[in-house]
Amino acid sequence: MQSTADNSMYALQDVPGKGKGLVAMEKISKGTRILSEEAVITVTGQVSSERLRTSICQQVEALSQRQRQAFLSMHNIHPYRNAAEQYLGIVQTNSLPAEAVGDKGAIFLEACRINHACDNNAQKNWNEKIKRHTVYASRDINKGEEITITYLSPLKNRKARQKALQESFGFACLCRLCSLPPEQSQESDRRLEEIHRLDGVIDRLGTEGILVSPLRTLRYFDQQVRLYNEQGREDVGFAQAFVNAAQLAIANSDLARGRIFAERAASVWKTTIGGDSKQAIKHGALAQDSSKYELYGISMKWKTKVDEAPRGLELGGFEDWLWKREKPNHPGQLADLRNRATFPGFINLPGENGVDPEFYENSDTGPYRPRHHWCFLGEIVDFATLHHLEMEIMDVDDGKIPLHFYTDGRGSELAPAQVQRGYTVAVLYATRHVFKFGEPGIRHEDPRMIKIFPLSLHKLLVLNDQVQQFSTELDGIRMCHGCGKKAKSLQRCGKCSSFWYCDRACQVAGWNEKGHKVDCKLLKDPDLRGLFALKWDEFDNYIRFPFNV
Ligand SMILES: C[S@@+](CC[C@H](N)C(=O)[O-])C[C@H]1O[C@@H](n2cnc3c(N)ncnc32)[C@H](O)[C@@H]1O
Repeated sequence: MQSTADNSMYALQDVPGKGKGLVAMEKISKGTRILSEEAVITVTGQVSSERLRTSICQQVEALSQRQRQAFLSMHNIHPYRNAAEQYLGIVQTNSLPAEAVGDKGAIFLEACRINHACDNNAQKNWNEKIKRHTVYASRDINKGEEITITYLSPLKNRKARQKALQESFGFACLCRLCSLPPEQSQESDRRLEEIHRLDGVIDRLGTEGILVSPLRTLRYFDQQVRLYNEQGREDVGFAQAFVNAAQLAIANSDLARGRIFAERAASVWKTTIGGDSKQAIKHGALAQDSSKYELYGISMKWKTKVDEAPRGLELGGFEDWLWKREKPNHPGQLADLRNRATFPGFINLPGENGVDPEFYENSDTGPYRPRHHWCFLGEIVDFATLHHLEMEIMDVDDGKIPLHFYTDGRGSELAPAQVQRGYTVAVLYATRHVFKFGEPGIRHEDPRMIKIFPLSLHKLLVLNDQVQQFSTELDGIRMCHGCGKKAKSLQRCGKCSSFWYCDRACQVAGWNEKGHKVDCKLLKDPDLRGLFALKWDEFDNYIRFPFNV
């Protein structure tokens, strides 16, 4: 049969096991508009079935001979006894949305012939601006390949997809995604479920996620984009992840990232639903002037100017900057206690009941496994013992949070001299706990997970900066802590092994003038040295205090 729109890009052909379908007559590149079509019959769910039947009959009567023939040749999964029931069945089997929001549906003589595939190569959309149904190639389509869309939104796991397609359309899908070998199918299901789960988490967080914990929320969008890329899908959900990231960045006054995310959102909208779609136009404009966004500037947390994106970074480095990914340490480098991926503030800790993708990875063989080690650091502001030891802790974001000891000893395992205001607590694998009464905080249960260091958090971070600066060896060269000279033949402090000196005079200068007298004593503690030396980003097994470094 000839295409009713005289579109030579495709033809209506028999497709084994599916009835008719549209098949590409030439190579169709990703982002090409395959069709743009007006409705021939429209229906709304807001009327009685009698009025609906009458309305459809009137519209069918008004069709041209060719249109009516095309309509009557459409698939119908419903039994019928007369013409009115037949028309209704065809409409129910084939109608597509004809409204951005709402339940208006319509028959499009071409678009309604497109069959379903869970790994569809085209994207359908009702374009409210031009009042037409459009279909775009969401990836390159070869000559002779069938054009497919998805009937499901959002895409579910294999079992749920099969169930929904059987119940609503009466067929079992045999697409590439549904025919994957079990292992790959599970992997694909895991990705789709994770995208879906993250959608739920993002919805629940709402504006709180944008304003109170933007970094955590950005991680969710980053994770979704990665999952879409792994799945090889560029669809509406993929575009939405960039939209969300743009809104988050702009609300936090980060115009540099906001512009890039908005550009990416506009570009995905353009390829999937067209440059003249409301979404592509809106996000194109947002990329031009992000400060027009209604939430712009309600937080100043990440303030950047629009042209502040770094130049000259290789692709991976640019993506790390864009998504604010903390870089793991380079091999041989000492730990950076300012790295929020491994030393997060309280707000960025994982919740104890969820599986935060930043901290855990899915495992097919057992429970979720940490992606890396992490340690919460905070300074003791106050403490008291009633039923158990309770501390008030100031974290790296200057937030005050409660730390409650639910160990067997209820905190009595710590010597009183260890528990002092101004000392720093390190809690391994800490999670956010919602206490029945009072503010959220950390519920501490295993004595081997905690260590208190007799120095302030600020001092700990500065000492870590210095150890990184003076202990790190690059091409056999280190820096003298006494005079700052770089050389190969330095001698290390025999007591702490962390600082290096040209000679005795430099060592004396370091000891007396640069505070090493105090630091050396602190650094004798193997747990403190361990904190600096551990490979936090390489998880083999859980670590505990005391460290065995
Ligand atoms: C909207 S119509 C699509 C066009 C239809 N094939 C035709 O000949 O008019 C939907 C119907 O097409 C068939 N169909 C669509 N996708 C299919 C698939 N992946 N496998 C088998 N049948 C499919 C089912 O019978 C479904 O109810």
